[in-house]
Formats: sequence, C-alpha cells, structure tokens
Amino acid sequence: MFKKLSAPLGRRSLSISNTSLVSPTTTQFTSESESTQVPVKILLLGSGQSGKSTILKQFGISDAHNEFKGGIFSNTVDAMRTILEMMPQLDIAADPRNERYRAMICDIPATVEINCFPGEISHAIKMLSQDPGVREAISRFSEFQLSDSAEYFFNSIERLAAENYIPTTEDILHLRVKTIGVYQKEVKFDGQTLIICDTSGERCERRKWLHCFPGTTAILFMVALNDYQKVLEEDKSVNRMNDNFALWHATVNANHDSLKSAKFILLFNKLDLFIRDFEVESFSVFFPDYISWKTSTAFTGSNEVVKALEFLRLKFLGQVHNKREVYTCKLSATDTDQFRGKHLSGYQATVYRTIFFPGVWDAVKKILL
Ligand SMILES: Nc1nc2c(ncn2[C@@H]2O[C@H](COP(=O)(O)OP(=O)(O)OP(=O)(O)O)[C@@H](O)[C@H]2O)c(=O)[nH]1
Ligand SMILES: [Mg+2]
Repeated sequence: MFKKLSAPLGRRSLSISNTSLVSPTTTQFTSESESTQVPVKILLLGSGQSGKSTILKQFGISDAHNEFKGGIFSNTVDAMRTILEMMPQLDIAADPRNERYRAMICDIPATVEINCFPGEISHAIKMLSQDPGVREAISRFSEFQLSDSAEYFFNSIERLAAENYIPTTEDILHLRVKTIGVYQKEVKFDGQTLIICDTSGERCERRKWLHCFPGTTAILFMVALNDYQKVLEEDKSVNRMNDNFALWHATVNANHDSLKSAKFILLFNKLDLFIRDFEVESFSVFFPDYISWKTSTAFTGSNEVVKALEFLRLKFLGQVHNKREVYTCKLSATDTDQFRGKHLSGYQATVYRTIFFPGVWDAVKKILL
C-alpha cells in the first residue's frame, strides 16, 4: 500500500492545502533553532471522517470563534438538504404541510456559503427536523451519507439562529470540513513541542501519507466505532469498517524505514454514537462471530457495549503481525473532557503488548513525553 512515490518531502516542505478550521494563531510556534528539545511528531491517520481533524482541534482552537459561523450554518443546511434530497429514494415523504420549508431548503444552492442564518431558514430547519418523514430518514442514516453532526446542529437550531450567537467550542468540534492534503501544526503541550500532521482519509488522498512518515514519533490511528453501519463515501460498495481493517493492517504492518521506531496509538472514536446506536442484533449481523466470542471469552464486561468494544479492540489488535507496541484508547473526540482523560475509566489490558489509556491527553503524556 505504501509504495515509494518519490523522495519523501522534508517536514518543512509539506504541502499545506487545507482550508483548515484550526487557526495557526492559537498555536505557540517555536522555530527549531530556538528550541532545545527534539519535537515530538504525531501523525494523524485513519479513514475519512474518523475524527482526525477533530482531535487536532482538541490541541487548540482559535479564539476567533465567530470565524466558524459560516461553516456551522452551511453544515446545518447541507445536512438538511441531503436528507430532503434522499427522501424520494428512500420512499419517504415529508408532511405536505412542510412542503414550503422543504422547497426553501432545497432551493439553497449547495455551493453557497451561508454567513448568516435568516429567521425563515432556521425556522424551516426546525420544522423539518420534527417532521416524521425526516425523522425516519435520519434513522436510516446507514443508507446514505449523512453527517454525524447533523442531529447535533438540528437540536441546537434556536441557539444557532440567535442574533448574538457565538459558536461554542462544542459547536466548532462538531463542524465538519473535509481535509485536503496535509495540514501541519505545532503546539506546546506540557512544555514539549508537538508537531501534529493532519491528513486526509479519503482513498485517493492516502498516498500522500507516505510523505509525512519521516521523523514520526507516533501514529495516532483513528477508527470511527460506528463505521460498521456505513459505507464509504467514495465507494458505496465498501463497508467503512472493512476499509478500516484493511487500512489499519496496511499501516501497522508497513515495513517502512521511517516508521521503525514509531509508536502506534489506536484510537477508537465516536464512542457517543456507538453507545447511542448499539444493538446486539445489528452489531452481530456485521460481526457474526461476536456471539460465539461473547460466550467463550473470559472477558467480563459490565454491559453489552463494553463487551462489543473489547471485541472490536481485539479484532484490530489481531491484525498486528509484528512486534510493535500498540496502545489503545476510546473516546468521543468531540468531548473535551474525554480527550483529556476525564470521565473515562481506563484499565490496563491483559492482552500482550497493549495498554489501554483513558484519553488521548493521557496517552500522549505517558507514551511520548
Ligand atoms: N458525535 C461525534 N462526532 C464526531 C466525533 N468525532 C468526530 N466527529 C464528527 O465527525 C465529523 C468528521 O470528523 P473529522 O475530524 O472532520 O474527520 P477526519 O478524519 O478529519 O476526516 P477527513 O478530513 O475527511 O479525513 C465531524 O463533523 C466531527 O465533528 C465524535 O466522537 N462524536
Ligand atoms: Mg480532516
């Protein structure tokens, strides 16, 4: 998978082609000549929408929250338009009384950046988000490409539409902007300089990852836990969890010189959505061996979700065919407390060469610094 394409680019010459939401003004840049420490370089890898850029935001968001308004409004309108456009294909109709709201949202061109939220648009979204047909379409999210943040923004619509609205940190963490190319950011973390490289997880963009390998201290590999319910945006015939398995296998087993001493942190993300949607029946449709594993394992999880998480963790670790140390942790990247390791009880796993960390913050501190 990681064929050498050309001479690897130096860290300073990486192309930064992201219209990123993370403003460099929030970071404390340190030129290498000023710094006496060797910077720790963290590479964020994983498939599209696994949450890489969300984790990057957790390392520091610009104070200029108003700059995110347009993106948040556009995400909200785009999500509703996507649902409305899909409804005929799903054979679902909206309540005829909401027809004018449906027409209003569908008439907004997808390419338009929305910088203010006119009252009639926010009202239309509010009414539509309560429409039984729209609710049914949302519940069938696995049949089309719906943003994981759609419901969050619909539920916040009145707050978003308020005249004095200023995006909160949580709003910004829910904002979705697809990464293109590689985005690099330097942050100070516990007195140590971290260089964090955010990449695009889209299939056609993954070959650019190779250029980021040199100098990597650790790879933070992200997997969205709810991916077993979805197909790839770029290839509807591929289940996203299967894509994750193949990608993880190729990455962790890559025999690449620059990654020889790199540590791997396998980060299971979107825990909130996994917990929200978890049903043994649908989970075991995708993982038929889950039921037999459950009855034969010595692992005693306190509930079904905990067991399923352990099952997934072991599945991913089973793909590691070298002597690499792999650290795992699970979280919702949109939850700042969880990122910092609060409210999640960690445990030391008994499985060979794995340690479970309660949060990314904790993992970075204990493993890398
Ligand atoms: N509910 C929830 N949403 C999340 C979580 N993590 C990320 N998201 C949302 O998922 C969407 C995709 O996250 P991104 O961080 O853009 O994903 P990415 O891996 O950078 O995707 P690419 O740039 O396309 O490779 C965003 O709308 C995030 O807000 C999570 O733990 N819970
Ligand atoms: Mg991204």
